[in-house]
Amino acid sequence: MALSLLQVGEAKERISAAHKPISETENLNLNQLLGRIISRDILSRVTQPPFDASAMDGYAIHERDCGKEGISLEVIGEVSAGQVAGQTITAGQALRIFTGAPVPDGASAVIIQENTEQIDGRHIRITSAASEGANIRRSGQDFSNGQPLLKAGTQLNARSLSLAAAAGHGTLDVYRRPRIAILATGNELVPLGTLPGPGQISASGGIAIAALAQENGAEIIDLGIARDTRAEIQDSVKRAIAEKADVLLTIGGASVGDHDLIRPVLGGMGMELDFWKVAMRPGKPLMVGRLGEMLVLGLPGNPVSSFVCALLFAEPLLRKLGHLPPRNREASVLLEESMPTNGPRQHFMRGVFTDVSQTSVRALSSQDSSLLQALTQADCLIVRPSYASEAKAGDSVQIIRLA
Ligand SMILES: Nc1nc2c(c(=O)[nH]1)N[C@H]1C(S)=C(S)[C@@H](COP(=O)(O)OP(=O)(O)OC[C@H]3O[C@@H](n4cnc5c(N)ncnc54)[C@H](O)[C@@H]3O)O[C@H]1N2
Ligand code: MOO
Repeated sequence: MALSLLQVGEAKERISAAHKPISETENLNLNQLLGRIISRDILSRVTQPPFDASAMDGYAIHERDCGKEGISLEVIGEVSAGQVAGQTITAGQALRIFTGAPVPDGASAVIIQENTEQIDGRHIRITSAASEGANIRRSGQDFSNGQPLLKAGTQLNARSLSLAAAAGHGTLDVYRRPRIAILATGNELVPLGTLPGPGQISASGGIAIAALAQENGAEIIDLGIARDTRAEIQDSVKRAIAEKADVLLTIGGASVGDHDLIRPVLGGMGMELDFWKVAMRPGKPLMVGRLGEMLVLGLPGNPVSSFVCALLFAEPLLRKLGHLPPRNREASVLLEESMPTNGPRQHFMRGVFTDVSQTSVRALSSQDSSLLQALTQADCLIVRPSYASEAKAGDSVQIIRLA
């Protein structure tokens, strides 16, 4: 009976309410940390720059020679990046200096070499005056030792990784990623890349679920394909438990047929069923339960159904477990073409944008839950509420963006 099905919003809330972000952490090298979430505040271990440094190639000069043009100065030595000058500058003197080198004692500015001319081997003339402080990067200008730089909960990106490195860190503490075991079930399934024989089909659904899970920060445990036997499904579930999966995502065998064994097998292993069947299309037979510490999401077999269920339910769950901010895929746009009334199940229809600014959509003509080409072409899912009346061209509709 359609009315007894759980509504999509309630199903989402029940999954979310039952799960907390993972608190375990691990310490990893910076080059393994792109996209990861730091578990505590990062303080700097150094002052940056650690010394007053030259920002240019030129000459370090004394305060009294700043603002002057046409004067000649004696060059008393040279310092490049990685060295420390032994000399102290006095008025009338200059020290040849290169970008990144520490500014010598007594110097108040660096004059760029383009604003000087060589008189002889030991003397230069200033052709355009330098103001006091010019071209000197002051010690601590970026940050100082002990300063908080990144807050716990920050997702590391290219820039923050560089900041952490400059602050003296080679490793950081991050939350461990959620571990997601993916199991395809069905006698008809053949592994990816194998051409199907009579009655067979590629187990194509799992790769989409794995990719989506990875996009959402998960670590994948690929359990491969189990045939529709209690023993094979049980063995695969035991592997998921042994590998400490946080979530087991099964694909197929979720419906009511004689070969749909996921629910009975997991039930026999002690799974507490939270709910089974949601008022949605595609994806009605979705099942959610808990087996010990492991959450189980039983996705329907049709590849569009499994993907839509993963997008709606697994994505927010994985992001919550992994401390990632929720991803808002929802938008409101205009319909380009009318749409018929909808039945009892909320319908997530594959749609495409009809203008470059992505403000209007139309549904693709083929909406069967086995059609991967249409799913791949789609830009969004157009959300049609349960029992929606006909929608007309120009009406506003809710969508879920796929990209
Ligand atoms: N009598 C009823 N029959 C069905 C109902 C129903 O309410 N009453 N629901 C239908 C709906 S809706 C769906 S969705 C499917 C889902 O059923 P299952 O989860 O049991 O899926 P299977 O029967 O195992 O497979 C369905 C379909 O998908 C193919 N498949 C399975 N796994 C994969 C995979 N990993 N990659 C690609 N394709 C896969 C499978 O070969 C089937 O063609 O049930 C309806 N039936
Ligand atoms: O809900 Mo099924 O997922 O329509 O194909």
